Amino acid sequence: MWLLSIAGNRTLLAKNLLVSLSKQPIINRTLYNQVKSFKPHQTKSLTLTNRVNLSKSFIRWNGSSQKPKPTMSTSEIIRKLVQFIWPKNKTHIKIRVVIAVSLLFGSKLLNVIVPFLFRDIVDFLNKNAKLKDFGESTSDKILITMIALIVGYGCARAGASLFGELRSAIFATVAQSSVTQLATQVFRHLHKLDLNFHLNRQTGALSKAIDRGTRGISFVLSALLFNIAPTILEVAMVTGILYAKFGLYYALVSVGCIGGYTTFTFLTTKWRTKFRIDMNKAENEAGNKAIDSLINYETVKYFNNDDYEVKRYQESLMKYQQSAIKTSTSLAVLNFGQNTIFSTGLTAIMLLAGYGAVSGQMTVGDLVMCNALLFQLSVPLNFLGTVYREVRQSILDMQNMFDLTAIQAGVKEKPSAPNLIITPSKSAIVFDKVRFKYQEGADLFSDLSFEVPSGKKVAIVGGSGSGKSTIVRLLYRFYDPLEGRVLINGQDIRNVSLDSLRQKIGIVPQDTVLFNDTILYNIHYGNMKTNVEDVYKVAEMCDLHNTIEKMPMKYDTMVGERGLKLSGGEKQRVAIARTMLKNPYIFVYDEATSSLDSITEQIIMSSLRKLIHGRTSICIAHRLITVIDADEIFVLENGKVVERGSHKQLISNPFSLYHTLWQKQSEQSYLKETDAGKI
Ligand SMILES: Nc1ncnc2c1ncn2[C@@H]1O[C@H](COP(=O)(O)OP(=O)(O)OP(=O)(O)O)[C@@H](O)[C@H]1O
Ligand SMILES: N[C@@H](CCC(=O)N[C@@H](CS)C(=O)NCC(=O)O)C(=O)O
Repeated sequence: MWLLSIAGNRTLLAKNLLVSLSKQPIINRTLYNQVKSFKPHQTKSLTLTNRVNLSKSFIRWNGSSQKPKPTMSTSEIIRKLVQFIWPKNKTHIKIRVVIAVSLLFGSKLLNVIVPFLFRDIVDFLNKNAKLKDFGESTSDKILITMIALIVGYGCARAGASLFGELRSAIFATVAQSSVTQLATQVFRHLHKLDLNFHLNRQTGALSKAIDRGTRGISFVLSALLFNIAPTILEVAMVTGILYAKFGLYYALVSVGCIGGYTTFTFLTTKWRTKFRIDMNKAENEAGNKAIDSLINYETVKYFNNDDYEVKRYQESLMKYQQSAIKTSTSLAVLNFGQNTIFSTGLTAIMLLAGYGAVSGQMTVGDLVMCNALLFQLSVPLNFLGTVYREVRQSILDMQNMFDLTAIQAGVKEKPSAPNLIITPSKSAIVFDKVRFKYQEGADLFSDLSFEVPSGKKVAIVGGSGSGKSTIVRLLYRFYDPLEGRVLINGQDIRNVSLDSLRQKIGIVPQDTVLFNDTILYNIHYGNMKTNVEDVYKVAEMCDLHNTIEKMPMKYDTMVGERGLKLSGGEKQRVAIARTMLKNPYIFVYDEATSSLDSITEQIIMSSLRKLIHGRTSICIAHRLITVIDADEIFVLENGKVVERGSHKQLISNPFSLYHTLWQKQSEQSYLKETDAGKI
């Protein structure tokens, strides 16, 4: 009977749990998502495999510049959790925790009162079964008592539920404030880490780590308060009551049954977790293949590979199917085992109570009470395996997240570093015997020295991979030299605050990446303190204003992910415009006009010239034609400045590298023009 009722109630219970959890803090959504993650297209499920991958990627991040701490132990994690539940100087959180715990006791107390009332109802009805045998006034009393008992029973049930819900609502603030606090901390830390870390990151792994880690915190906190602690409390209360009222045997059967149930659940859950890992792995694989294939829609069509793509996708789906079947069958084993153990315990208690009833030591009401006390426990115990698995996963997620916060940036600011002192006329840049390499192996720069005088425009030219962009990264302190110094206005940039250094330098990078927002937002990003008129002004200077005005949404046009909805030239103009808005003392542009047609390039170059006039600027260029007006041109080869001088000086030496480069580029543009002529 009990088995049947449990089986019948399973779907309802799971549904109820999910509905109630989904109303709860993030913890509950995690569980909710987990159950929903059976669909192969969903790729956001929590998996152990993903966490293993995350850990691996963290190991990869820990390149030469990062010094990782060892993984946080479970006890350290628990200590962290306690800090969230009982934070110093946050009395309002502590008050909430105290209220939530009191409500927990209240709800569990009412919960165990319910079987007592049930017993009283049964015994009372047993005694007063036939009203006609009593006089009118007595039968009225009987009726009133019966109604009071049954209404009391209903109220106790409703009260237990009310206390439980109140506890959840009050605790939600504790869990959510922990999540917000922690996610902000980790996000800030990630922005503090250097470029090396971010270049080595796995796409999406960081946000996943924050997402899962914070969800993990919320899950564990809520699971503790909503499931684990209440269940332990209820088990203790039920066992205590059985012992106090009916004796040792009852208590032993109860402890034995719940102990066996828990051991079986933990062992079976451990065994079947691997099927879920495989299932989630296959699910992710199928999802990634589908996304990759659809992103490459054009390529698939160019090579008529539709069938091949479908086959690859289907293979992943088959893997998913196999592990999903194993997950379901092992779930059946778990559920059946749990029910068998519980039913055995319940039967044993009923046998004892039945014997007690026939031998006159107990009433029928007592038998019903024993049944109800144990039966109530079956509800939370039915999710023990799931909670156990989720808590273990959450702890791993938290470990990954805390490991992230333990990674140290290679480029660090000195404690209480002063601000960089700089004016437009005092902003000379010096590279002094700089040695640098990205990885083990040969140096990229072994002894790089040069000076960019204040207010002058210096161009750096050289072959691809000669290290031009690296010079900019060293100047901006994305990396530090292994030896030597970089000075601005005589100050070693390692000794000044990063913020003041970066505030004074404006960079138009080689590859412009925009935020997936409006054009206005992207230009305004250069200097949030400016107003819209300033944005229009710089857009006009970059010959962008008219282009934007022609767009249907004008400045509110969304640029798409990474700015992909804009043409290469438009994107570059946005990048130049926002750097103009920043209005820095030192201006660096790295192939800033490479995607522009010659007319637009000329317009922008003349705006740039006006803007940088009198400011120290470094211009990195492949096309020498764009830098002939530079005060000085440095030719970079094998990590050294091998030639320097004005365009005129350099070109006048027919044996110079610059001369050769110039000749080659002139030939290329001549060829292009002739080809164009032919067409
Ligand atoms: N983060 C990195 N890790 C390892 N190697 C790197 C990294 N960034 C650049 N490199 C290597 O360092 C060398 C110099 O790169 P850099 O980008 O400075 O060259 P560049 O002169 O600007 O090239 P281009 O003109 O093609 O843009 C290249 O060989 C490049 O592959
Ligand atoms: N009785 C089992 C299962 C409980 C259950 O039904 N869990 C729901 C989630 S709330 C589920 O769908 N589980 C799927 C699974 O464990 O594979 C246990 O203790 O874990």
